[in-house]
Amino acid sequence: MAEESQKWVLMVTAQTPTNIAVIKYWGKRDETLILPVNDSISVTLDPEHLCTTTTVSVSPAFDQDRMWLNGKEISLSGGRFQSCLREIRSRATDVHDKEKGIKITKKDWEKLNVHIASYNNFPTAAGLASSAAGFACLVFALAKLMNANEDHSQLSAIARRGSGSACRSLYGGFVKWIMGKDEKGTDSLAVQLADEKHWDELVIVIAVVSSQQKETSSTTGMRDTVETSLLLQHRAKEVVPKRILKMEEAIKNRDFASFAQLACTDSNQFHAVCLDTCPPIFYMNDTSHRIISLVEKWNCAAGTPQVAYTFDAGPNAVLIARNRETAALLVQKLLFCFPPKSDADLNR
Ligand SMILES: Nc1ncnc2c1ncn2[C@@H]1O[C@H](COP(=O)(O)OP(=O)(O)OP(=O)(O)O)[C@@H](O)[C@H]1O
Ligand SMILES: C[C@@](O)(CCOP(=O)(O)OP(=O)(O)O)CC(=O)O
Repeated sequence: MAEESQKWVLMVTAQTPTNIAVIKYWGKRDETLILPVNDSISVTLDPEHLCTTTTVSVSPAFDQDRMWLNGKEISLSGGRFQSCLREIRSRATDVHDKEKGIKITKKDWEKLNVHIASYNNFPTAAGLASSAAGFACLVFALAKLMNANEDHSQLSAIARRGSGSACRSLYGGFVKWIMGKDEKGTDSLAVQLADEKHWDELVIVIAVVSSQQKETSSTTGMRDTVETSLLLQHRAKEVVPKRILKMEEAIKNRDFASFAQLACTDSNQFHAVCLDTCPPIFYMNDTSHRIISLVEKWNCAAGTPQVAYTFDAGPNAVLIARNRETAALLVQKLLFCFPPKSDADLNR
């Protein structure tokens, strides 16, 4: 390692988009390892839009690991951050930056501390999967910094330890999180089903109904569901396995009618499972329900689905339009049904 007195800093910046599940992950069979009760499938958003940007740096001058989220220091002492840091550190290899004259050996990484600065360009903890983009970006950036030569699927298994849905953000396009069988979780990882070019006429519109932090976090919510909902057991064993196969087929064939039907039904079942939880969890609100009605009526009148909807652990609608023309019509309809206040800035 370069002399301790040399106060060098080595830095890596990464950007990772968030992902939205079209077949939902809800429920863990192992809380610590974050192992799910069913497979899930998601679509990764365009990194230009909803994304996390994380800069990780290392220097002998840093006396402890520290992290800032959206400009505010947060604690790294939680088990999830610690698991990700530990797993990546254990895979660190030698780094040699010739330009800066920095040499770090595998052994050095055990003693060196990192500083992490991360920004989400969208509301944090509001049901828009900030933890997914956040942990995927953190793991990816650390892996680059520490020269951990793992492939994306192996990195996805580490990101999973930060937040389950994060494992799906390591890839673009359509991604499947395979629940795996191993009790240690070695086979619970993400694989890409199709890349971002495969079905690029789809347009995703996110209707932010509320950017408030939700009352029940996904982690707490799904814990309560696992403990109390019989419907979840039926969903995980009987419904999702068949639905996953159908969804994979719909994606492969770019079959929008099947895709939309499966995505909407799965979102509705996820929220039904939340209602079946004791005490019940209400993530959607009246506005969410009005958006569902609007889409359902439109799809019915058109004779074939034009738009799919899906809602995560919050009231915000993720609307997937079959093409750009449909997306333009969708925005028109949304503005008509939910007119903005007269002083709203529509250019933002
Ligand atoms: N950029 C980031 N880097 C690292 N961790 C992050 C980042 N953004 C969010 N997180 C972590 O994720 C937590 C929020 O996750 P939570 O599951 O509550 O909300 P969400 O991911 O926005 O919503 P959901 O997963 O239900 O769609 C934050 O408290 C923080 O610990
Ligand atoms: C509704 C969901 O968005 C739930 C996401 O849950 P998280 O991945 O945030 O939960 P933890 O693993 O406890 O961190 C559905 C999904 O993304 O599949």
